[in-house]
Amino acid sequence: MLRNAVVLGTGLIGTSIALALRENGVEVALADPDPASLRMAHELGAGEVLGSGAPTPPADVAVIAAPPSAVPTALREAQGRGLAQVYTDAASVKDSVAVRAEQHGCDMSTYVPGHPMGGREKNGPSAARADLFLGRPWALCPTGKADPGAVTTVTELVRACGAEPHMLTAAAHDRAVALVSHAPHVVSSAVAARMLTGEEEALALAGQGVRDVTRVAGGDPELWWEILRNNPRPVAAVLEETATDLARAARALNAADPDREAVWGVLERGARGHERIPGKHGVRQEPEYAVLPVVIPDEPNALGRLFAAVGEVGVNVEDVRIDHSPGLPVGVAQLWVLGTELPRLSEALAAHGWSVHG
Ligand SMILES: NC(=O)C1=CN([C@@H]2O[C@H](COP(=O)(O)OP(=O)(O)OC[C@H]3O[C@@H](n4cnc5c(N)ncnc54)[C@H](O)[C@@H]3O)[C@@H](O)[C@H]2O)C=CC1
Ligand SMILES: O=C(O)C(=O)Cc1ccc(O)cc1
Repeated sequence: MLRNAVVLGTGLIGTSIALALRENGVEVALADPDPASLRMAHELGAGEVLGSGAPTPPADVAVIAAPPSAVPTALREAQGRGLAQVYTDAASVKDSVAVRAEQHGCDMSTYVPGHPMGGREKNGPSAARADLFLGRPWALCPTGKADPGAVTTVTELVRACGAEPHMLTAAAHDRAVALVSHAPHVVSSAVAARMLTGEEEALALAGQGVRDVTRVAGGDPELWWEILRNNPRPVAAVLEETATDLARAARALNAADPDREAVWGVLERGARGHERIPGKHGVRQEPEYAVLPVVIPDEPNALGRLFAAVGEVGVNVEDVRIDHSPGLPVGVAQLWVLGTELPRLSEALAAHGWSVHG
C-alpha cells in the first residue's frame, strides 16, 4: 500500500493525480516552479507544499507531471535530492523522454515511465478532477533497467488513481498514441481551424457533432507542439494516411458525377473503426453526470442565491456553465451533478421557486 507521494508539476495532470491519491488516503507533497499553480493545487486540497513541514524521509513514489521536455532534468534533480524511492512521469511521449533521461544520467533502476490516458482540453490545476483517470488506461513503459519493485510501486499508484495499467515498450506506446491520440488531435485542430473561415451565421448553426469532433482542439498549442515534435514519424504516418482518405473523398465529390464508392468507402470504414474504440459500450466507470439547466434572472446576487439554495439541498455541483445573452433579462446556469442526485435537486430548487428544466 502506498503511504506517501510527491507530485512535481501541479497542472491539470499532477493536481488530478494528487487529488485521486488523497481520496485513497495517500499523503501528498506538491512542488511546481509556478507559485500560482502550486498555491491553487494546495488550496484545492491536493496536498501539502513540499518542504513546508519538517524534513521527511523519501516518499514511496514521486510523479513528474511536467511538460515532456522538462521531465529528464526534473527527474535527475528529484533523484539527486532523494525525494522518493521510485519515480514515474506522465508525459504523453515516452521513447524520447526515456532516452534523454538516460543521457542526463538519471538512475533508470528507480524510474518507470508512465502516461495516463485521461485528460482534458484545459490545462492548469483549476481544471483538475480526482476522477480524471477512473477506468482509463494508463501506459507503463519500464525500460530493461527498472527494478521489479519499482514497477510494482508505480502499478499501485496507477490503481490508486482508479486506472488500468497497460505494460508496453516506449516505442510501441508512441506508435499507439500516434494513432489514438496525437494524430486525432491534429485532425481535430484542422477541422476547428476551418471555423476561422466561416461567417457568424454559419457558426450559429453549430451542433453537437462539430463540438465533439473539435473538443480536443481547445488544448494548449504549446504543449501539443512539444508532444508532436517528440513523436514526429508515427504521427506523420497516420496523418498521411488520413490525408489520403480526405483527398480521395474530396476528389470524388468534386467530380462531375460524384463517385459513390470512393466516398462511401471512407464512411463505411469510419463506422467500423468507430466500433473498435473500446469504452463506448459502457466499459468506462466514470460517474454519470447529468446537467440541470436553471433560469437565473439578470439581477445582483442571483447566482449567490442559487448556490445558497443548492448548498441547502446538500448536492455537490461538479461543474457549472453560465449561458447569458447580453440584453436578455435572464440567463441559464447549467449545473453538472451526479445523475442520481438530479431528481432531488430539481424538485428542491423548483420548490424554492427556481425555474428548472430537467
Ligand atoms: N493535458 C492532458 O490532457 C494530458 C497531459 N499529459 C502529460 O502530462 C504532463 C503535464 O500536462 P498538463 O498537466 O496538461 O499541463 P499543465 O500545463 O496543466 O501543467 C504543467 C505544470 O508543470 C509545471 N512545470 C513546468 N516545468 C516544471 C518542472 N521542471 N518541474 C515541475 N513542474 C514543472 C508547470 O508550471 C505547470 O504547472 C505533460 O507531460 C503532458 O504531456 C498526459 C495525459 C493527458
Ligand atoms: O481530452 C481528452 O479526452 C484526452 O484524451 C486528452 C489527452 C491528452 C493528452 C494525452 O496524452 C492523453 C489524453
